[in-house]
Amino acid sequence: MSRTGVAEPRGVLSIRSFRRLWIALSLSSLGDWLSILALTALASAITTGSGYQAQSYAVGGVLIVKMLPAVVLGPLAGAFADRFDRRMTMVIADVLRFALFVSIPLVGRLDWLFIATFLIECVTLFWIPAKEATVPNLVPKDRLERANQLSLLTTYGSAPVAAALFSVLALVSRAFFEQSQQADLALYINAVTFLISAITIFTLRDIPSRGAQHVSVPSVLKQIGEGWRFAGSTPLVRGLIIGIVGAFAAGGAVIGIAKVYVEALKGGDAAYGAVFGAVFLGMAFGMFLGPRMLRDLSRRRLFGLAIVGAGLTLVLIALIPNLVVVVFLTTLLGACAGVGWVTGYTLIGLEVEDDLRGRTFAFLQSLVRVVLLLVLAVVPLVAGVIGAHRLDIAEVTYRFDGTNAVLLIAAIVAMIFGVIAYRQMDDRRGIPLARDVVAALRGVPYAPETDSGPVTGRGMLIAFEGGEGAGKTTQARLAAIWLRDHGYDVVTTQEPGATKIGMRLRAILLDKESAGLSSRAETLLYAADRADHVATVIEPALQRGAIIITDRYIDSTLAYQGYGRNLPADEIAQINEWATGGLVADLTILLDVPSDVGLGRFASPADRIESEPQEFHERVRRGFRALAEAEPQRYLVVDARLAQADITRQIQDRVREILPDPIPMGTEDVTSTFPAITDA
Ligand SMILES: Nc1ncnc2c1ncn2[C@@H]1O[C@H](COP(=O)(O)OP(=O)(O)O)[C@@H](O)[C@H]1O
Ligand SMILES: Cc1cn([C@H]2C[C@H](O)[C@@H](COP(=O)(O)OP(=O)(O)O)O2)c(=O)[nH]c1=O
Repeated sequence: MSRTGVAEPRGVLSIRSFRRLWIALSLSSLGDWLSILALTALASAITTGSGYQAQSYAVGGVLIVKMLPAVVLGPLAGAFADRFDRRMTMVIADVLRFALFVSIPLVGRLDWLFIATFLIECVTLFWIPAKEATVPNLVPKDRLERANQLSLLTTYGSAPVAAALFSVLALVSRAFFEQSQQADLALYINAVTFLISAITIFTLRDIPSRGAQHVSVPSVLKQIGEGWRFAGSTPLVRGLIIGIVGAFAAGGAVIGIAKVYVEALKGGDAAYGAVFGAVFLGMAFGMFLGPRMLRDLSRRRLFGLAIVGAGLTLVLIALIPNLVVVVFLTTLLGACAGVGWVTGYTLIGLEVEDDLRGRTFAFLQSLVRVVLLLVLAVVPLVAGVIGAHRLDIAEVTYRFDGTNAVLLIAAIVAMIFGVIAYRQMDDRRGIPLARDVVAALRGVPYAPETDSGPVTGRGMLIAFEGGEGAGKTTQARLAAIWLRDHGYDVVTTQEPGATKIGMRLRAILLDKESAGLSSRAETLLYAADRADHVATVIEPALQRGAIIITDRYIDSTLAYQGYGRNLPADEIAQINEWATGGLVADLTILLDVPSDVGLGRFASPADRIESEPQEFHERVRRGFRALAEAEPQRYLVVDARLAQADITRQIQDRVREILPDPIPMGTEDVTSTFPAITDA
């Protein structure tokens, strides 16, 4: 995997047509965030004087109406969007959004506000797939990832800008208008962003009207149903999902209640904008600083901690009714959310296999939408039912409303889900969290000594496979030296013959005197050697948290005895699964070499197997390649005819991707002061 594509951040914006689309996207995102603030503020203004409950319902209603179309009509619009001219779809959608936004303050009624908001969201459903499908047409493939990152950054980056803008507009309009009209200015400006976006896209003549690729959008509910089936299978994904749902449920409650809460704290629209902006400011801090400050803490632990932290902050927000304190705490809340988001995102990227990653993201997106919708629907109901209360304690009147209750419930939900996620994902069981955190803040990873060495969780098994003379022994040794240099506990081993019993089996297997050994007996003897190897060498080292590098493992049997000796592969696989207790290598590095080249590296055939005819070794090579093709995510296939150093580099690049997290950064400085024993 090349990392060079990421090195030039401004690369994609130098593409003129993409730059224009990006401007349009930025404006639309800005408008979208602005509209959330302006519409909720307007709904609240229209219902001022109709009582606390009516106000909660009105604000909640706006948010529900905004979410509903995506959940209910999303797939339908996705299917339709592909049939129309993309550029015109985007232009018309933007013009319609402009007109609808202008109409809201002009009509100035709550029912029209709801209807128009609903229609705007329906129109947006056509705009988004058209935009998504257009990006690959404007950006070359190698810069597509960069372009998508930029789009994402813009979508969320425009939120704090919108919040700031909203606050300023609120202050300005307070000077000129009466209260019920204060949100109007924001809505007009918002409408104009869509008009500019429409004009920008209209001038983009190089958008092809329709593309070859179909953007299919499966139904939200179907995605969720399917998602559960695979998500339940690993504790990591399970933990991530529980944590993210908890975080979004709490986040939804905060969004749904923010306007009413700020009002209860005697804050106006400007304060509302400030609270909203504080969340995003905090998020930016959290995303940027959190992982740097806690670099040495396990990401899995950090994720759960961040959510529990958000819950605790929310408790304070619910109980301290002071606007300044609330803005400050909201920044902290955002920071926790930012840390959680970035660690969760990285964990999915690093620890979820390639073919599951796309589905995990899609599943999460659908789930989050539904959760948000449910929460937004329930929040105003709960707040409304509880209503407004005053507690008179001595001389002090303490106000405790439905809003406080909702925030408190959200805080508890976040904490419970955070703890469950933490438990599911914890990769440092038995190590006290407090010590772990203190050590991480000091930059020294905490590793308690025990009888069997430091406990760092489950280790990792890397197998080197390939035919005779492929260079397995050479590369395995180099990889071990490299990893030890980086401070890892590494065990190098090989098959057959890594244990005392194994040595005796090896003698039987490779002795030319054993000519006539039946293929099945041979298979069982290799399996016996492997069973002993796993039980006495590999498993204990794995328990200790070491990285085990083995020269040959199960694949050798599948290739040599399965393909070479023509025995049924599934039966061999079963026998070996039993022998190893189902232990599979985390990564298998296949050094692929034509059999004549490999055998040519030795002066003469040394043992019984090497003496087999060339066809046998060619079948073995085909066997290895077939195994690697069947499970590409677990293999690295390297052309073993390359120079040793090139092979080493490819191996290091791949191994680096799967190293346990966090990489003990400090260790490099320590070990590099010792003279490393490297290969001549
Ligand atoms: N990339 C390479 N190019 C050429 N010769 C190599 C390469 N890698 C290893 N060799 C040589 O090939 C021989 C077999 O290497 P070895 O690592 O013992 O292979 P294996 O363990 O796969 O049988 C050794 O003499 C080694 O020096
Ligand atoms: C582990 C294993 C090895 N073998 C064969 C392959 C090798 O020819 C031999 C192991 O000998 P070895 O000298 O360790 O091979 P190399 O240096 O090529 O790694 O045993 C099998 O046939 N089945 C197996 O399961």
